[in-house]
Amino acid sequence: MQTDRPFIYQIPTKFEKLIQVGMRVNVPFGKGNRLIQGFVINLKEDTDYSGKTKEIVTLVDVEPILSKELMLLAKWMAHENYAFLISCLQVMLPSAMRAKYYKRLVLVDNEVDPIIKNYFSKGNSRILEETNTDPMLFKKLMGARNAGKIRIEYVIKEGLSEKKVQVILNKLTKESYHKEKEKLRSNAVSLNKLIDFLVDLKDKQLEQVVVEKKLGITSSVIKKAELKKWLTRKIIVKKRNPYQQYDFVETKPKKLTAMQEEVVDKINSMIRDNKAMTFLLEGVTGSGKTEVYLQAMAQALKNNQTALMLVPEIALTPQMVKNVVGRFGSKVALLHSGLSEGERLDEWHRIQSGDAQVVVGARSAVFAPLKNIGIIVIDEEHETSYKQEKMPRYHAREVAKWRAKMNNCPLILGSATPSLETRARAKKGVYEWLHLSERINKMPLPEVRLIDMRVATKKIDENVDFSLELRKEIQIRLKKNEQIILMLNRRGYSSFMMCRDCGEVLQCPNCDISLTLHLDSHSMKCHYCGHEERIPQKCPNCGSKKIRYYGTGTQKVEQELQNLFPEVRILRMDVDTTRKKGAHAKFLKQFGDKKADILLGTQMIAKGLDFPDVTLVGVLNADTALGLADFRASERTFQLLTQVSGRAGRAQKEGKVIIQTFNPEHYALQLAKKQNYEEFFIKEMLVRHQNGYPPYFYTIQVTANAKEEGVAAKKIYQIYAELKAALSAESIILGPTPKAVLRINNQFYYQLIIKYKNEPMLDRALNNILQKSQKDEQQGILISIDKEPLNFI
Ligand SMILES: Nc1ncnc2c1ncn2[C@@H]1O[C@H](COP(=O)(O)OP(=O)(O)OP(=O)(O)O)[C@@H](O)[C@H]1O
Ligand SMILES: [Zn+2]
Repeated sequence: MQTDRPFIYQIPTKFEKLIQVGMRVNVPFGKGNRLIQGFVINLKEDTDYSGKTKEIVTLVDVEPILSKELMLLAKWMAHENYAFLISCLQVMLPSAMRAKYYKRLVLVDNEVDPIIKNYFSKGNSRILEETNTDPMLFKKLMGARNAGKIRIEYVIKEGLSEKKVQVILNKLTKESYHKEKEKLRSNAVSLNKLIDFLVDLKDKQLEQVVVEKKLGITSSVIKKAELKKWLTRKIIVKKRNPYQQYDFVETKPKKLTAMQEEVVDKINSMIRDNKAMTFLLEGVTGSGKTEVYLQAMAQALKNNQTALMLVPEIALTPQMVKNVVGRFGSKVALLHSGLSEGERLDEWHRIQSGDAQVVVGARSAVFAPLKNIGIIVIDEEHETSYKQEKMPRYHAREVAKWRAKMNNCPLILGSATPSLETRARAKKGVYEWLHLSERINKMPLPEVRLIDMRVATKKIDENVDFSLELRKEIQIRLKKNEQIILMLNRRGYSSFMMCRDCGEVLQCPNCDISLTLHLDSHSMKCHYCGHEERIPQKCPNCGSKKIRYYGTGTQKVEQELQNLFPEVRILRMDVDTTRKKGAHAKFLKQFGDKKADILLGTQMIAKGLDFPDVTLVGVLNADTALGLADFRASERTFQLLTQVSGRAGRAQKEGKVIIQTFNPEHYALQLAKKQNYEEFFIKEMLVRHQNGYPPYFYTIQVTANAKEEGVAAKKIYQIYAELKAALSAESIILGPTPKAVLRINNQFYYQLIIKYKNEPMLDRALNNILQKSQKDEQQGILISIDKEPLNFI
């Protein structure tokens, strides 16, 4: 359970001079005084707290792990996002640094079952997890615990350090070896094993974990051997290289176009003057935004400051990483989820120590421990991945704004298709609006054609997803040895299975969602909870064999392509083919090296890619997002289509885009065809105004979920009543309603949405709900409060 309030502890004299705000400490907590880790958030000479206070046990850090700036930021975030302070503090640290808790069993009474006694044979404590493999023993232990003969304690263990320890053989003479061996013969088998192994090893060095695994011994055996001075252990910080998957070429600054120069000048003067200011850099696809970022970042470095750049997902933007590292070399640190825990920790330390002055990373990199930031860049600012979907539900853009203000530096929000919220603020003059209206080298934007699939499907086989037009265009590019990008926003083979006799659709047992056919893995999968089952041979309801699959996914399109163009070389990029670390970069390099003709993928191929030989972009079904009951459906569709269209015709050769759709009249499609953001903005703002949606209103979503539907529903109605009473009449509460997918992973979800313009009572009402949610959680009800949610369904 999360506890969200500060606790007061005494500082032992020995720590008085050392302790500082921002350090982590281990403290006893609760009735059992189990050890937990906490953050020092304030130091006081005395307190008016009258109860008994406990003492801090250890300081985890020798200096503050979180700077004053980040400590302040955490407080602001907690308040701003209705989040627990502790969750804000924790989200700022790399996961390897978060304390891991182990349950340890301690024998407190010797009068126990002989099996249990044997289990504790030496020493009186064992880590609990080890016993999970033996259910009988486990049951006995739990029985003994309930009888008060065994106590459970929590031990804190920081991750990773063990891995870095290497076992090194100490000079071990033949005689001493034989002597030791003689002594050992009778009892310690594992020590015996180890000594044999060490002698054979000569002076090779090996990692402790490797040795342990190989010999099947525990670390205590190694520690014993160390005590006997047979071996020495040395901590070696292994050099990890997070850039492995990229191959870099040093890049020199480009000579800016007049348009770029004007923009860079404006930004750089803010950097030089140390002014906090938010810029919206709106530049059409291929207008050279990256070069603007790089030259502004260079200015910050010249100013002896640091630079922070956020990208939606690093794995998807290897070209951006290549550009930044190519320009700034070893000054760059990368922070993102594609790195192992250890790599991320290394990078974090490089930033903390000042070794790295440029950070490129995904959402959580916004907390990078950079000092004296001179510029912050958010590329593709409209991307939804900048919002975290679990506590603390922060938006990286808002956090970046806060840090820019704190550091007195400019923030650049870059996009070809800014979010409506951002664009509206730029229009009002809250942000300074910078515009790159032309592509580099004056390349025209590609011509976009909409194909009406209601007509086109009549001319082709029922089971083919390519219109004749798209086929023809592909053929032309293949002949000319040019490249093609095809997008279909659905992975798997077919999206659902239906019985033609009884209409049964195969559903996930845990979620209210149909299962998707995956031919790669020969299974039916749930895209929500990961459930997987065998492909049925007959209908599970009526036994009929007339099973059919509907809806097309990337796997099926790949097959169709191969049938239509037997010689074609296809790279398929979706979640299923890119699970391995570095897979994205590998695929994109292959495509860049022209080892494939067609890059086929889900929306992960829509943004940022810059390949000069791509002259055709095809979208197989533009309607997947339009059907969703979310007021942002049009915005998402427009953004996605404009972004993916922008991949075509970026250098010398003109590009063409074919978009297949069942809704060719829809304004999102019509305006994507024109690639006219401005017109889309005006139209969409009108729609939002008419319907009372953001950015004309602020929104907050409150969700309750529980194992039983009734429990979740009751809770949300209770919250509704509370809010109704607390908020002013001007604020509107929509709902409560069940979520569009009511059940996910056997949890039922209910929600309500608050729409407001100015609501003085809001903070108090929501903080009340947040505080009470700690009790709800104990009863298995999870409450979430999401400010400006990006996902309404
Ligand atoms: N001043 C310049 N001179 C020559 N080439 C340039 C210049 N600036 C940028 N380029 C090149 O133009 C191409 C497009 O630039 P970039 O990828 O930065 O576009 P972008 O605005 O980020 O587009 P998108 O929004 O589609 O990602 C790149 O190949 C880049 O190297
Ligand atoms: Zn499921």
